[in-house]
Amino acid sequence: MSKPKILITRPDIPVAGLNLLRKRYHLIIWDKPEPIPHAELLAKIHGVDAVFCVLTDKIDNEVLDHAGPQLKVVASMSVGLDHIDISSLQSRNIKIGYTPNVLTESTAELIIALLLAVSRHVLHANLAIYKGEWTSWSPLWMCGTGLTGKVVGIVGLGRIGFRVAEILKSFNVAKILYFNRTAKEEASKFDGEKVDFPMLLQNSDFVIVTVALTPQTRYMFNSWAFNQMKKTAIFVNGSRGDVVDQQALIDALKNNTIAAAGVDVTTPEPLPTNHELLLLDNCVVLPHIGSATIETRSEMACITAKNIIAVLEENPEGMPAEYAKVNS
Ligand SMILES: O=CC(=O)O
Repeated sequence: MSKPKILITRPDIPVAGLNLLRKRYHLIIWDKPEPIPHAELLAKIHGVDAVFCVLTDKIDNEVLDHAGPQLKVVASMSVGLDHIDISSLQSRNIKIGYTPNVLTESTAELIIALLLAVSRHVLHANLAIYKGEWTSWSPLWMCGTGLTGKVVGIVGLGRIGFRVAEILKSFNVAKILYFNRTAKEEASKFDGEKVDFPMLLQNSDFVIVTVALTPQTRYMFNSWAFNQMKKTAIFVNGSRGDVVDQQALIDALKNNTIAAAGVDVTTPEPLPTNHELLLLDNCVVLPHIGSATIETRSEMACITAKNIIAVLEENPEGMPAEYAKVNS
Protein backbone atom coordinates (compact mmCIF):
# COMPACT_ATOMS: atom_id res chain seq x y z
CA MET A 1 0.00 0.00 0.00
CA SER A 2 1.35 3.45 -0.83
CA LYS A 3 2.17 5.80 2.02
CA PRO A 4 -0.25 8.65 2.84
CA LYS A 5 0.89 11.95 1.38
CA ILE A 6 1.50 15.10 3.39
CA LEU A 7 2.01 18.54 1.91
CA ILE A 8 4.37 20.66 4.01
CA THR A 9 4.26 24.30 3.03
CA ARG A 10 7.74 25.36 4.24
CA PRO A 11 11.21 23.85 3.83
CA ASP A 12 12.53 25.09 7.20
CA ILE A 13 10.18 23.31 9.57
CA PRO A 14 12.12 22.35 12.73
CA VAL A 15 13.60 18.95 12.14
CA ALA A 16 12.16 17.35 15.30
CA GLY A 17 8.68 17.78 13.80
CA LEU A 18 9.68 16.59 10.33
CA ASN A 19 11.38 13.50 11.75
CA LEU A 20 8.09 12.39 13.30
CA LEU A 21 6.57 12.27 9.84
CA ARG A 22 9.44 11.24 7.60
CA LYS A 23 9.41 7.47 8.05
CA ARG A 24 5.69 6.90 7.90
CA TYR A 25 4.57 9.22 5.15
CA HIS A 26 5.41 10.53 1.73
CA LEU A 27 6.29 14.20 2.29
CA ILE A 28 5.80 16.81 -0.40
CA ILE A 29 7.77 19.80 0.86
CA TRP A 30 7.56 23.28 -0.69
CA ASP A 31 11.23 24.01 -1.22
CA LYS A 32 11.46 27.81 -1.29
CA PRO A 33 11.85 29.99 1.81
CA GLU A 34 9.01 32.31 0.79
CA PRO A 35 5.36 31.35 1.35
CA ILE A 36 4.01 28.91 -1.18
CA PRO A 37 2.26 30.87 -3.95
CA HIS A 38 -1.47 30.27 -4.20
CA ALA A 39 -1.20 28.56 -7.63
CA GLU A 40 1.48 26.18 -6.31
CA LEU A 41 -0.62 25.42 -3.25
CA LEU A 42 -3.56 24.55 -5.48
CA ALA A 43 -1.39 22.27 -7.60
CA LYS A 44 0.54 20.57 -4.79
CA ILE A 45 -2.39 19.96 -2.47
CA HIS A 46 -4.13 17.77 -5.01
CA GLY A 47 -4.42 14.20 -3.75
CA VAL A 48 -2.77 14.69 -0.35
CA ASP A 49 -4.10 13.18 2.88
CA ALA A 50 -2.81 15.89 5.19
CA VAL A 51 -1.48 19.45 5.10
CA PHE A 52 1.16 20.82 7.47
CA CYS A 53 0.80 24.57 7.03
CA VAL A 54 1.76 27.86 8.65
CA LEU A 55 -0.10 31.11 9.21
CA THR A 56 0.73 32.59 5.80
CA ASP A 57 -1.20 29.85 4.00
CA LYS A 58 -4.81 30.70 3.33
CA ILE A 59 -6.84 27.50 3.41
CA ASP A 60 -10.32 28.11 2.01
CA ASN A 61 -12.97 26.38 -0.07
CA GLU A 62 -11.08 26.82 -3.32
CA VAL A 63 -7.99 25.16 -1.82
CA LEU A 64 -10.07 22.34 -0.36
CA ASP A 65 -11.79 21.75 -3.71
CA HIS A 66 -8.36 21.31 -5.31
CA ALA A 67 -7.27 18.93 -2.56
CA GLY A 68 -9.98 16.38 -3.18
CA PRO A 69 -12.14 14.25 -0.85
CA GLN A 70 -9.23 12.18 0.59
CA LEU A 71 -7.91 15.17 2.61
CA LYS A 72 -8.35 14.32 6.29
CA VAL A 73 -6.48 16.94 8.27
CA VAL A 74 -5.07 20.45 8.00
CA ALA A 75 -2.64 21.12 10.83
CA SER A 76 -1.29 24.62 11.25
CA MET A 77 1.91 25.39 13.12
CA SER A 78 0.26 28.35 14.83
CA VAL A 79 -2.18 29.19 17.58
CA GLY A 80 -4.13 31.60 15.37
CA LEU A 81 -6.49 30.00 12.88
CA ASP A 82 -7.74 33.10 11.09
CA HIS A 83 -6.03 31.93 7.88
CA ILE A 84 -8.19 28.80 7.86
CA ASP A 85 -11.85 28.72 6.90
CA ILE A 86 -12.84 26.59 9.87
CA SER A 87 -16.47 26.09 8.91
CA SER A 88 -15.53 24.88 5.40
CA LEU A 89 -13.20 22.28 6.90
CA GLN A 90 -15.77 21.23 9.45
CA SER A 91 -18.48 20.85 6.81
CA ARG A 92 -16.16 18.48 4.91
CA ASN A 93 -15.23 16.63 8.09
CA ILE A 94 -11.57 17.62 7.72
CA LYS A 95 -9.88 17.85 11.10
CA ILE A 96 -8.01 20.97 12.14
CA GLY A 97 -4.77 21.02 14.11
CA TYR A 98 -3.22 24.00 15.86
CA THR A 99 -0.67 24.70 18.60
CA PRO A 100 -2.08 26.55 21.60
CA ASN A 101 -0.41 26.52 25.06
CA VAL A 102 3.11 25.76 23.86
CA LEU A 103 3.68 29.32 22.66
CA THR A 104 2.02 31.13 25.55
CA GLU A 105 5.23 31.84 27.47
CA SER A 106 7.33 32.93 24.51
CA THR A 107 4.60 35.18 23.13
CA ALA A 108 3.92 36.75 26.54
CA GLU A 109 7.67 37.35 26.96
CA LEU A 110 7.86 39.07 23.59
CA ILE A 111 4.85 41.27 24.36
CA ILE A 112 6.52 42.42 27.57
CA ALA A 113 9.79 43.02 25.68
CA LEU A 114 7.92 45.09 23.09
CA LEU A 115 6.09 47.07 25.74
CA LEU A 116 9.36 47.91 27.49
CA ALA A 117 11.08 48.67 24.19
CA VAL A 118 8.42 51.31 23.54
CA SER A 119 8.00 52.70 27.03
CA ARG A 120 11.78 52.94 27.69
CA HIS A 121 12.85 53.91 24.16
CA VAL A 122 15.15 50.90 24.03
CA LEU A 123 15.60 50.83 20.25
CA HIS A 124 15.99 54.58 19.87
CA ALA A 125 18.48 54.72 22.70
CA ASN A 126 20.54 51.99 21.11
CA LEU A 127 20.47 53.67 17.70
CA ALA A 128 21.39 57.01 19.25
CA ILE A 129 24.77 55.58 20.24
CA TYR A 130 25.63 54.71 16.64
CA LYS A 131 24.37 58.10 15.45
CA GLY A 132 26.82 59.83 17.79
CA GLU A 133 24.02 61.35 19.89
CA TRP A 134 25.33 60.01 23.22
CA THR A 135 27.31 63.02 24.28
CA SER A 136 27.01 62.50 28.06
CA TRP A 137 24.69 61.13 30.72
CA SER A 138 21.90 63.65 30.79
CA PRO A 139 19.04 64.11 33.31
CA LEU A 140 16.18 63.99 30.86
CA TRP A 141 17.67 62.30 27.82
CA MET A 142 15.78 59.17 26.69
CA CYS A 143 13.40 59.34 29.64
CA GLY A 144 10.46 57.05 29.13
CA THR A 145 7.54 56.06 31.27
CA GLY A 146 7.54 53.37 33.98
CA LEU A 147 5.08 50.60 34.72
CA THR A 148 5.02 50.95 38.51
CA GLY A 149 1.74 52.44 39.68
CA LYS A 150 0.20 52.44 36.20
CA VAL A 151 -3.05 50.97 34.91
CA VAL A 152 -2.72 48.21 32.34
CA GLY A 153 -5.65 47.20 30.14
CA ILE A 154 -5.64 43.80 28.46
CA VAL A 155 -7.99 43.21 25.57
CA GLY A 156 -8.68 39.47 25.24
CA LEU A 157 -7.91 37.48 28.36
CA GLY A 158 -7.02 34.17 26.74
CA ARG A 159 -3.94 32.14 27.59
CA ILE A 160 -1.49 34.79 26.36
CA GLY A 161 -3.33 37.78 27.83
CA PHE A 162 -3.55 35.98 31.14
CA ARG A 163 0.18 35.26 31.21
CA VAL A 164 1.03 38.85 30.26
CA ALA A 165 -1.13 40.03 33.16
CA GLU A 166 0.55 37.63 35.59
CA ILE A 167 3.99 38.87 34.59
CA LEU A 168 2.99 42.53 34.73
CA LYS A 169 1.63 42.10 38.23
CA SER A 170 5.23 41.69 39.37
CA PHE A 171 6.07 45.12 37.90
CA ASN A 172 3.90 46.63 40.67
CA VAL A 173 1.28 48.07 38.37
CA ALA A 174 -1.61 49.79 40.17
CA LYS A 175 -4.35 47.86 38.45
CA ILE A 176 -4.99 45.42 35.65
CA LEU A 177 -8.23 45.89 33.73
CA TYR A 178 -9.41 43.40 31.18
CA PHE A 179 -12.00 43.26 28.46
CA ASN A 180 -13.16 39.79 27.51
CA ARG A 181 -16.38 38.10 26.39
CA THR A 182 -16.63 36.25 29.69
CA ALA A 183 -15.41 37.10 33.18
CA LYS A 184 -12.46 34.95 34.22
CA GLU A 185 -12.37 33.72 37.79
CA GLU A 186 -8.63 33.12 37.47
CA ALA A 187 -8.18 36.88 36.97
CA SER A 188 -8.28 37.13 40.78
CA LYS A 189 -4.67 35.88 40.61
CA PHE A 190 -3.62 39.33 39.46
CA ASP A 191 -6.60 41.25 40.92
CA GLY A 192 -7.89 41.75 37.39
CA GLU A 193 -11.03 43.80 36.96
CA LYS A 194 -13.39 43.08 34.07
CA VAL A 195 -14.59 46.28 32.44
CA ASP A 196 -16.29 47.26 29.21
CA PHE A 197 -14.23 48.29 26.20
CA PRO A 198 -14.63 52.11 26.49
CA MET A 199 -13.85 51.97 30.19
CA LEU A 200 -10.65 50.00 29.52
CA LEU A 201 -9.56 52.42 26.79
CA GLN A 202 -10.27 55.52 28.86
CA ASN A 203 -8.52 54.33 32.01
CA SER A 204 -5.45 52.43 30.85
CA ASP A 205 -1.91 53.77 30.61
CA PHE A 206 -0.95 50.70 28.62
CA VAL A 207 -3.42 48.96 26.30
CA ILE A 208 -2.30 45.47 25.32
CA VAL A 209 -4.11 43.47 22.64
CA THR A 210 -4.05 39.69 22.87
CA VAL A 211 -7.44 38.93 21.39
CA ALA A 212 -7.91 36.38 18.57
CA LEU A 213 -8.78 37.79 15.15
CA THR A 214 -12.44 37.03 14.41
CA PRO A 215 -15.15 38.89 12.47
CA GLN A 216 -16.06 40.53 15.81
CA THR A 217 -12.54 41.76 16.61
CA ARG A 218 -11.48 42.81 13.10
CA TYR A 219 -10.64 46.55 13.19
CA MET A 220 -11.87 46.92 16.79
CA PHE A 221 -9.02 49.41 17.24
CA ASN A 222 -10.29 52.16 14.94
CA SER A 223 -10.18 55.94 15.21
CA TRP A 224 -13.03 55.87 17.71
CA ALA A 225 -11.04 53.51 19.96
CA PHE A 226 -7.81 55.55 19.74
CA ASN A 227 -9.77 58.69 20.54
CA GLN A 228 -11.04 57.07 23.74
CA MET A 229 -7.49 56.42 24.95
CA LYS A 230 -5.37 58.70 27.13
CA LYS A 231 -3.01 61.03 25.25
CA THR A 232 -0.21 59.40 27.24
CA ALA A 233 -1.31 55.85 26.45
CA ILE A 234 0.98 53.21 24.98
CA PHE A 235 -0.67 50.70 22.68
CA VAL A 236 0.81 47.21 22.19
CA ASN A 237 -0.48 44.69 19.66
CA GLY A 238 0.64 41.06 19.89
CA SER A 239 -2.42 39.60 18.19
CA ARG A 240 -3.04 40.10 14.46
CA GLY A 241 -2.60 43.21 12.31
CA ASP A 242 -6.24 43.22 11.31
CA VAL A 243 -7.57 43.84 14.82
CA VAL A 244 -6.32 47.36 14.11
CA ASP A 245 -7.41 49.84 11.47
CA GLN A 246 -3.77 50.57 10.68
CA GLN A 247 -4.39 53.95 9.08
CA ALA A 248 -6.27 55.00 12.24
CA LEU A 249 -3.26 53.90 14.31
CA ILE A 250 -0.88 55.89 12.10
CA ASP A 251 -3.11 58.97 12.41
CA ALA A 252 -3.35 58.53 16.20
CA LEU A 253 0.45 58.32 16.47
CA LYS A 254 1.04 61.26 14.13
CA ASN A 255 -1.51 63.51 15.83
CA ASN A 256 -0.40 62.47 19.33
CA THR A 257 -3.88 61.15 20.07
CA ILE A 258 -1.90 58.45 21.88
CA ALA A 259 1.75 58.59 22.93
CA ALA A 260 3.29 55.53 21.31
CA ALA A 261 2.76 52.01 20.03
CA GLY A 262 4.53 48.70 19.70
CA VAL A 263 3.25 46.18 17.19
CA ASP A 264 4.49 42.67 16.48
CA VAL A 265 1.82 42.22 13.81
CA THR A 266 0.85 44.42 10.88
CA THR A 267 -1.16 44.52 7.70
CA PRO A 268 0.33 43.45 5.39
CA GLU A 269 3.16 41.22 6.57
CA PRO A 270 5.86 41.94 5.71
CA LEU A 271 5.40 45.73 5.61
CA PRO A 272 7.06 47.45 2.65
CA THR A 273 10.23 49.13 3.91
CA ASN A 274 8.89 52.59 2.97
CA HIS A 275 5.63 52.06 4.88
CA GLU A 276 4.39 55.04 6.89
CA LEU A 277 4.29 53.03 10.11
CA LEU A 278 8.05 52.49 9.85
CA LEU A 279 8.69 56.22 9.58
CA LEU A 280 7.13 57.11 12.91
CA ASP A 281 9.40 57.86 15.86
CA ASN A 282 6.79 56.80 18.38
CA CYS A 283 6.22 53.31 17.02
CA VAL A 284 8.25 50.12 17.38
CA VAL A 285 7.43 47.51 14.75
CA LEU A 286 8.54 43.89 15.02
CA PRO A 287 8.23 41.26 12.27
CA HIS A 288 5.70 38.89 13.91
CA ILE A 289 8.14 37.08 16.21
CA GLY A 290 5.86 36.45 19.21
CA SER A 291 6.51 32.70 19.41
CA ALA A 292 9.99 32.83 17.90
CA THR A 293 12.15 30.90 20.31
CA ILE A 294 13.96 27.78 19.13
CA GLU A 295 12.33 25.72 21.88
CA THR A 296 8.81 26.91 21.12
CA ARG A 297 9.04 26.60 17.34
CA SER A 298 10.50 23.14 17.66
CA GLU A 299 7.70 22.06 19.97
CA MET A 300 5.11 23.67 17.69
CA ALA A 301 6.44 21.59 14.79
CA CYS A 302 6.21 18.41 16.88
CA ILE A 303 2.65 19.15 17.98
CA THR A 304 1.63 19.88 14.39
CA ALA A 305 3.14 16.58 13.29
CA LYS A 306 1.42 14.73 16.14
CA ASN A 307 -1.91 16.30 15.23
CA ILE A 308 -1.50 14.90 11.73
CA ILE A 309 -0.45 11.48 12.98
CA ALA A 310 -3.41 11.36 15.39
CA VAL A 311 -5.82 11.81 12.50
CA LEU A 312 -4.08 9.62 9.94
CA GLU A 313 -3.65 6.80 12.46
CA GLU A 314 -7.22 7.28 13.70
CA ASN A 315 -5.99 7.66 17.23
CA PRO A 316 -8.08 10.38 18.87
CA GLU A 317 -6.25 9.80 22.18
CA GLY A 318 -3.14 11.09 20.47
CA MET A 319 -4.75 14.45 19.90
CA PRO A 320 -3.86 17.25 22.25
CA ALA A 321 -6.93 18.30 24.25
CA GLU A 322 -7.06 21.72 22.64
CA TYR A 323 -7.03 20.13 19.20
CA ALA A 324 -10.08 18.11 20.13
CA LYS A 325 -11.85 21.31 21.21
CA VAL A 326 -11.57 22.87 17.74
CA ASN A 327 -12.83 19.69 16.21
CA SER A 328 -15.81 19.10 18.48
O1 LIG B 1 0.94 34.37 15.58
C1 LIG B 1 1.34 33.28 15.79
C2 LIG B 1 0.50 32.13 15.86
O2 LIG B 1 -0.70 32.23 15.59
O3 LIG B 1 1.03 31.06 16.17
